[in-house]
Amino acid sequence: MPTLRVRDGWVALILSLLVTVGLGFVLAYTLVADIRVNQLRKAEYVLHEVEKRAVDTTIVIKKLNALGYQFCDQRNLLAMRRALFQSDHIKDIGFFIENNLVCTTGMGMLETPVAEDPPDLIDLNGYSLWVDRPLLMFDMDYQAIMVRKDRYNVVLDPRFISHTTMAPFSWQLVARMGDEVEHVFGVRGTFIIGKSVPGLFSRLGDSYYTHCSTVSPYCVALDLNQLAFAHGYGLVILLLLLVSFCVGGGCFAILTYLFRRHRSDKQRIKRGLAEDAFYCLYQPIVDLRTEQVIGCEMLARFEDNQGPMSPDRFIPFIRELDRTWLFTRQLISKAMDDLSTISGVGVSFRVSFNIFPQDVTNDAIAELPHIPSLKESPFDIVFEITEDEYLDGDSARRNLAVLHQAGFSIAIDDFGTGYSNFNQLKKLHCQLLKIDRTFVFDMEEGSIKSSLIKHIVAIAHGLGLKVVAEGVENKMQRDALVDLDVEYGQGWAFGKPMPIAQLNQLLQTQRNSAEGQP
Ligand SMILES: Nc1nc2c(ncn2[C@@H]2O[C@@H]3COP(=O)(O)O[C@H]4[C@@H](O)[C@H](n5cnc6c(=O)[nH]c(N)nc65)O[C@@H]4COP(=O)(O)O[C@H]3[C@H]2O)c(=O)[nH]1
Repeated sequence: MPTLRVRDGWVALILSLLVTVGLGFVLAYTLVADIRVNQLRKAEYVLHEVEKRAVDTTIVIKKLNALGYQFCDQRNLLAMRRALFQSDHIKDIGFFIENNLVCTTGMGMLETPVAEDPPDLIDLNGYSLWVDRPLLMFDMDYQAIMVRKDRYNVVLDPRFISHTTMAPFSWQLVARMGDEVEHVFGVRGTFIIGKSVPGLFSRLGDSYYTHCSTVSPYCVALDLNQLAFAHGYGLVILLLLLVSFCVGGGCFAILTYLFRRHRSDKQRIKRGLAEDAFYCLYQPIVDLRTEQVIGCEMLARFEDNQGPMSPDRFIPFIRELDRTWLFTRQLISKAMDDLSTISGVGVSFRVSFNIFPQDVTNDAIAELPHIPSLKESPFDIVFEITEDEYLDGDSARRNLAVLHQAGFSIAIDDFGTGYSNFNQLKKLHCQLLKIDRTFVFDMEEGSIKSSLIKHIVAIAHGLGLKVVAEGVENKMQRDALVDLDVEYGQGWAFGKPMPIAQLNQLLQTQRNSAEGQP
């Protein structure tokens, strides 16, 4: 299986983002194209319907006028009703005498003739048009387009109009003569009358979308103000889709990246263990009163060709890989080799190692007294164990007792951060208690956490334990800890984790100053 590297994660991230953006654009383009196609279809439909009505209207009105009736008698009404019956789009036909409507196919002869308002527009062929006209003879809600020439008028079936206006955009009709626009009328009551030149539509503004057929004398101008809503929705939907795409894609990419990085880091650690690539640094531990180095804690480090990785990151992998004991063994062995170069320190020089709690319970640590470099070590060897509920069991107690009998010391690490159980403290044969650095960090601010230090010290002393404070970074903290009777300290105030050679040098300097040498 190919090895995954962090770089692969970045490539995956960038590729996923590119694909996401690309898909977003394709989606956007498709949506816009789809809206355009729909507009065109709608325009074709409206044009077709207008054409049918125009033809119907012209034929009916022409035919009736040609009959030459002067009055509204039964014969005239019969002719009007026959014409209505033959027509598909006309709802009603009326007959006029001097601008007064005197009879209609629906109502017959009117008792009181109805005077007509001036038309909304008259086209070049002499047809008058009333647009969106409320028809009093039906009921108030009934509106229609009325077309009249000479004595007859027709009322167009409004179902087409309402059907059309129910669509997301309204429409307008434009009558043309050749290339010239003669008039425009629309069902929304907006109409422009008069002779106009091509370019009319641009005069209407960009918000009009026009569609003219070569076979029809009519054009339709679709109101893009209405269409803008459709566009608006489209855009909102598009944006939402785009955003969700990006967020989804981004999350996917980031998860892929994290997953790959996780796998890649895990592989690095696996390799590191197989190749014994971890190394040791040593952080001095001092007597807080004298500030003399009385020991050190071994801290593991890892670095490979991809760079360093901090313990907070690699320790969980070691647990996950279930290689805790292998790791501890490797590091103890390296540290004991390193420490063999230290000279001039007594048997009380304390060397601490971190032990995983699971290795305490699974009997792995029972091997420690049999490791020659530890058994024959000239130092006071301390095993630091983080408090854990694991340690409540009998096997933990038994194994720690074995270490104690073998002459090793036991320290409870990071006290106060996890499973703090005083009964456990009593039973674990420990001699040292390490207060977690988070208690010390806040000392200057007098935080609640730091105020607990004195209680921890009291309990530890009550159990006969010595106390080590971790994370001492400055003199103020050191002084305060001395006042609280804390015996030992560890932290940047006395030295960061360092290679063995540097620790040796520090010890040498300390010896020289004790002997009064420069
Ligand atoms: N900010 C600040 N930090 C300070 C100061 N003084 C010491 N430290 C850091 O505090 C940590 C102390 O080690 P720990 O509590 O045992 O906590 C250790 C320990 O639990 C674990 N660890 C490190 N090496 C080993 C190992 O060899 N075996 C096991 N089992 N765990 C290890 O990783 C943890 C973190 O180790 P490191 O990153 O080396 O972090 C170290 C050290 O660098 C200070 O003044 N200020």
